[in-house]
Formats: sequence, structure tokens, C-alpha cells
Amino acid sequence: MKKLPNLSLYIHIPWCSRKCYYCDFNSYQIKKKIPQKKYIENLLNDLDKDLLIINNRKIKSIFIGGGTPSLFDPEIIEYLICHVKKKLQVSKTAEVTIESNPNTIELKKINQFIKIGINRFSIGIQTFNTKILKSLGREYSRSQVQDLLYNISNIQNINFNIDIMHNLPGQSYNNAIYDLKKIILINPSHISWYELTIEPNTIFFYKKPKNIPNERTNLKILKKGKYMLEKAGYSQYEISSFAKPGFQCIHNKNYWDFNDYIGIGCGAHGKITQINGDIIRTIKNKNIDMFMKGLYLKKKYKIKERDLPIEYFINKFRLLNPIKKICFSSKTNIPYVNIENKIKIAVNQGYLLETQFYWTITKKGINFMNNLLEIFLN
Ligand SMILES: C[S@@+](CC[C@H](N)C(=O)[O-])C[C@H]1O[C@@H](n2cnc3c(N)ncnc32)[C@H](O)[C@@H]1O
Ligand SMILES: C[S@@+](CC[C@H](N)C(=O)[O-])C[C@H]1O[C@@H](n2cnc3c(N)ncnc32)[C@H](O)[C@@H]1O
Ligand code: SF4
Repeated sequence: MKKLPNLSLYIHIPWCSRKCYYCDFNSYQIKKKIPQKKYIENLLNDLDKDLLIINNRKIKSIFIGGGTPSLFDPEIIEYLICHVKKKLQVSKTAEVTIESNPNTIELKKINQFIKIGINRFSIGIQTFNTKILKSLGREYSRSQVQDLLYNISNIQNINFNIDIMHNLPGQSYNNAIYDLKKIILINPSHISWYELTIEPNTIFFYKKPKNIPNERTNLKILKKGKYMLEKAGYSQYEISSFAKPGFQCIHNKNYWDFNDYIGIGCGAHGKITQINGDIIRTIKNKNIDMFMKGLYLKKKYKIKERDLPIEYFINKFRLLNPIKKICFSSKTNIPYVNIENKIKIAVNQGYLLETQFYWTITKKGINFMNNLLEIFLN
């Protein structure tokens, strides 16, 4: 029987204390008390439906993302994890992440989460500059951030990630480098350094910030930032991800390696390969009220063969390292000859290097990723 790809579980919690102006993730500002228990029951029912298509496979990682899942009580998250483990075989060494931001988590909560089996924390800081934070629609006090980061970095052997952003409104070269310097001093095991993108359906899309750094400044920030991160022992293994040795994010890497994942919760998506080679995409309802009424599934379909190369490369190219050619066929079930011509075009245009066993993305390919990916559009 054909070996199926690794499988992970993504759990979406869609509430936030407020909605940031740049964010297009499926998240909603809390208006009344969150019906935590009711939502978790629905998550578990949603999972039951997906169990039918996963063939009893073992789960290698769990990611509780959002939104802001740390808004939930640890007892409720414990109930969730406990029941997930009854329904699925979760590997004993599974990475279990929870996302948080500084105004929804403190030392006591971190310790409670550790006790119930969370072994990776992801904290969204974005920037230390209060003025810039405000312009993003985010607010937390300086002492909240300082206390949290001091406390978490003093927990022995803790695995934690910090999200920060650059290319922010009003952010100078010095501001951006100062943020990175501060993060490096805190010494997290993982840093996600995102460039702000203006996404449709966000406040920034309708009211574009005027004072975003120009391209020259942004390139300077990127060059210096990467140098600082590498010098501090973080190696870049994905466009925006930097990790200390042994701390690459197993869950996110699973996506980029085009492996499988179950996605439960409002707006979550999943990708699940079947024994016959079909790759099934699931997309859950984004609307909380509909989800709570048991209308979990929005769409479920077999990914068309003609769409698989672009889906594969959108993920794989993010990892920047050489791609083993045989992996393409083993993950997509498409013979290599089907994409041979497109690869030739990408090589001729200088976006890819091809050797007997590998494809490697060039500097030009990284800088003009969209042009490279366009070649694989059918
Ligand atoms: C979905 S959020 C969840 C984390 C948590 N709610 C928080 O904001 O701290 C994950 C991360 O995505 C990044 N992000 C969200 N929107 C972005 C955008 N438009 N451009 C770049 N990064 C973005 C932010 O760094 C954020 O921390
Ligand atoms: C942008 S990444 C941030 C990861 C973080 N930097 C880390 O290293 O842990 C995480 C976000 O992606 C989104 N996400 C990930 N997997 C998803 C899925 N299967 N369905 C829907 N959203 C997903 C969620 O909004 C989640 O908060
Ligand atoms: S960035 Fe995080 S806190 Fe802000 S709206 Fe998005 S999910 Fe919520």
C-alpha cells in the first residue's frame, strides 16, 4: 500500500479582543462572552466528520491558532485536547502549539497550558513601538509585554515563537532593527518575521496607510535583519521563519512540505490524501453562528490534477532549500513528465536551477516568486 503523507491537526479559534487593521485571518472582535464550551463541543463534532476520511493515521502535531486561542480558559483547552486524544492517535512526541498575544496570557496561564500538554507557545508581538502598535489597531501596555517576555524566557527548556512584523506604517529602519535587537535578546527558540502585506477585506485595504517604508528602506531592513538573525544563531528555513537548531516548527513545515492536515473550526481548511491517491480539500464555514448550528463544512472536493503543481510549489518554494524531484510525484501522484516543460521554462528564465535529483530556487526566483509561480498556473 502507498505510504500516506504525515498528518497534523489544525484547530481554529476565531475570537480576538479586537480586530487589527491589517488582519485578514478569520477572526472577530469579541462582542459578548465567548461560548467557550459550546464552541469546543462543535469543534469535536466537526472533527468526528473528518475522522471518516483520515484512515486512522497518527497525528504528528497540533496547532491551536486563530484568532487568539489564549483567550480560552486552560480548563476548556484541556477538555479539547483530552477529547481530541480520545478520537485520534496523537504521537507521544507531538508538537502542540497555542497562539497568543500579550494581553491574553500571563505566567499562570502559561504554566497551566504546559501542564495540559501544550509544548510550544507562539506570541504575537509585532513591534515594541507603542505608536506603531496603535496605528495597527493593537494595544498592550509596555509592562504587560515586558513581564510576559521576561517570565516566558525564564521557563527552563520552553519552546516559544515570537511573531514580529516589518514594513509597518511609520516604521523607520532604526525602529525595525531595534525591534529585532530586542527580540534577539529575549532569545526565543523561533522567530517569525513577517513583512506587512495589505490584504483585501481589511481596514488597511480601504484606508491604506501612507507612511509605509519605501522599497529601498525595506530592502535595507531585510538585509540587516537576516544578518542579525543568522549571527544570533537563527537559521532561516522559510521566507519568514527563523529557528535555533532543532526548533523549526513541525506543524508549519508539514504544510510547506505538502503533507496532510485536518482543519477543524470556523474557516479552517484541511488537505487529506486518500489511499487511492485522491487529495481532498475541506473548507469549513467561516461564519460563527452557522458553525455553532452544526453547519461545519462549506466545501469538500478532490483537488484537480491540473491545480496540484501550483499548490505543491506555492508551499515547497517557501522552504527555500533544494527540492528532491521524486518528492513531487510522491506527494501529488502526478508523473514528473507532466511538468517537465514548465520546469524548463522556469530554468530558462533563471528562477530555478535543475540538477539530476534536485530543483533549487535562485535569488531571482525568491525575489520574483509570483512570476515563478505563474509558470505553474494552468
Ligand atoms: C493570525 S495571527 C495569530 C496570532 C495572534 N492573534 C496575534 O495577533 O498575536 C498570526 C500572525 O500573522 C501575522 N500577520 C497577520 N496578518 C498579517 C499581514 N497582513 N501581513 C503580515 N503578517 C500578518 C502576524 O504577525 C500575526 O501574529
Ligand atoms: C500565520 S501562522 C503563524 C505561525 C506562527 N508564526 C508560528 O510559528 O507558530 C498561523 C495562522 O495561520 C492560520 N492557519 C494555519 N493553518 C490553518 C488552517 N489549516 N486553516 C485555517 N487557517 C490556518 C491561522 O490563522 C493561524 O493563526
Ligand atoms: S493579528 Fe491576531 S489579534 Fe489581530 S485580528 Fe488577527 S488574529 Fe486577531
